[in-house]
Amino acid sequence: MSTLASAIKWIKKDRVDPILKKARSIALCAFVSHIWKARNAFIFDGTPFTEEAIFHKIQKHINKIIAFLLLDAQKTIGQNPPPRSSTHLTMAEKESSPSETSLISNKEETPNGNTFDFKKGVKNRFETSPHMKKLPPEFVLQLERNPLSATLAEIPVIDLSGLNCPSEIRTSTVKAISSACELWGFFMITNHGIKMSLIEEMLGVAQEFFDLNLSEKMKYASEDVMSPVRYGTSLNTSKKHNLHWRDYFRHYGHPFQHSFHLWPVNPPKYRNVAKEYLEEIWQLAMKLGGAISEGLGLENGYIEKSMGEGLQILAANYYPPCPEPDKTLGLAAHSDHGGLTILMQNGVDGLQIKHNGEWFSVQHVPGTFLVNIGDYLEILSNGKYKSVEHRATVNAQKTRISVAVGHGPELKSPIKPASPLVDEREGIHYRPITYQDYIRLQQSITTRGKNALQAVLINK
Ligand SMILES: O=C(O)CCC(=O)C(=O)O
Ligand SMILES: [Fe+2]
Repeated sequence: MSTLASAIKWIKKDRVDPILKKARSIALCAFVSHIWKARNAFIFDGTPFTEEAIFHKIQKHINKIIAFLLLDAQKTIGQNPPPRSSTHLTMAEKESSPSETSLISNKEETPNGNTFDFKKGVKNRFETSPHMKKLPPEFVLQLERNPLSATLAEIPVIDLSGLNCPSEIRTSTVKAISSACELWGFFMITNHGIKMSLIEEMLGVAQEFFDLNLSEKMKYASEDVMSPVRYGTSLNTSKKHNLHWRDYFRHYGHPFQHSFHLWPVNPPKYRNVAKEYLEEIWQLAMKLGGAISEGLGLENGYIEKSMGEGLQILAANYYPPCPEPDKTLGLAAHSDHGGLTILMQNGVDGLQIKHNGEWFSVQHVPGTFLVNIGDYLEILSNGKYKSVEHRATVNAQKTRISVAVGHGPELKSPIKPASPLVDEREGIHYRPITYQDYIRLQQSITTRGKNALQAVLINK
């Protein structure tokens, strides 16, 4: 299929969501006009052009256009949620529906035009062809350089016990957190108070979940980015893009009463372990939020209050061994939409962060957590703290599991810079948007990076 034909098919795909439909239709016009301009530019500088080359040249611009149009369309259409489609069924409805997995097509054309059951996930693919030597072309990404060649990051390591100490030590710990947020948007914490046995149990139940048979996991499959429980693969399979070597399982945590009953009952220990883990991580996030409020000079409890009413999302990521790990990624470069993410992994490295425009790999020390600043805190701090762009690489030998827990405000609450941090002369740097709309905006962009944040950034 030609690139233009796939673009038209992609634009027509979201029939259910008026915001996306409108944004994509306008993007189609922009796309055609960009093709025309890019073609002329190629002719002008004498370089031979192909549709593929043109597409790559303009893909980034198109995603930016979509992001802007989404914001605009939200204003025109209003904030009504999109009509419920079959994929918006709650898990309770799903459990009573024997055909829930057929609601989601398992066979679809990949961006390169091949057809295979990619929605079954990479674990399934790896297990059904264990001798695979070449990476299927659908997973080959256009990467500037071998992602495995990144240098090791010397990220700040912060001893969190300092927050329980007399004022001088507490003050210096707060300062260390504040400067890590400003310089890296990323740090490692030790003495955080969460038992190693609980961390291991959480990793264990995550592994057991991914080991379930496919039909069991597919009960949780959903293409609705707002679904409180969601099993999936790659980046976002409701959008056409080259695939990523990852399966994931996500669900909302705090406040538990909204989603606890939707969590898996298999493996049998899952609910208890995940709940205990999320409760402890929640306490830890509140503690870090307190230190960050203090570091930003905000009134006591500012961030705890906004995130205290808010949403916690657990994402368990599964990256099986990959035949050609230098040609793809487990997870594309992105920043997290929430305020704070607390991440741990099974002892197999793969995380990379972008620092001063360069990719660095992160060596994780077992028993510690990695903490990163997300977009919500960048916006709240009016740009003082930067959310960190990160990605996950894969390897040829070992399965990697990571468990990331994100913390953000309540879905309907507006996210905007905190007034005490807004300089009267400079004003706010980010357009206000509800957290829910921001998540939708971010998930609609397939070449993530920090494009969603760019879309709400006010250029001065
Ligand atoms: O697997 C990792 O190390 C990163 C996971 C991540 O960034 C995410 O789930 O948002
Ligand atoms: Fe992330």
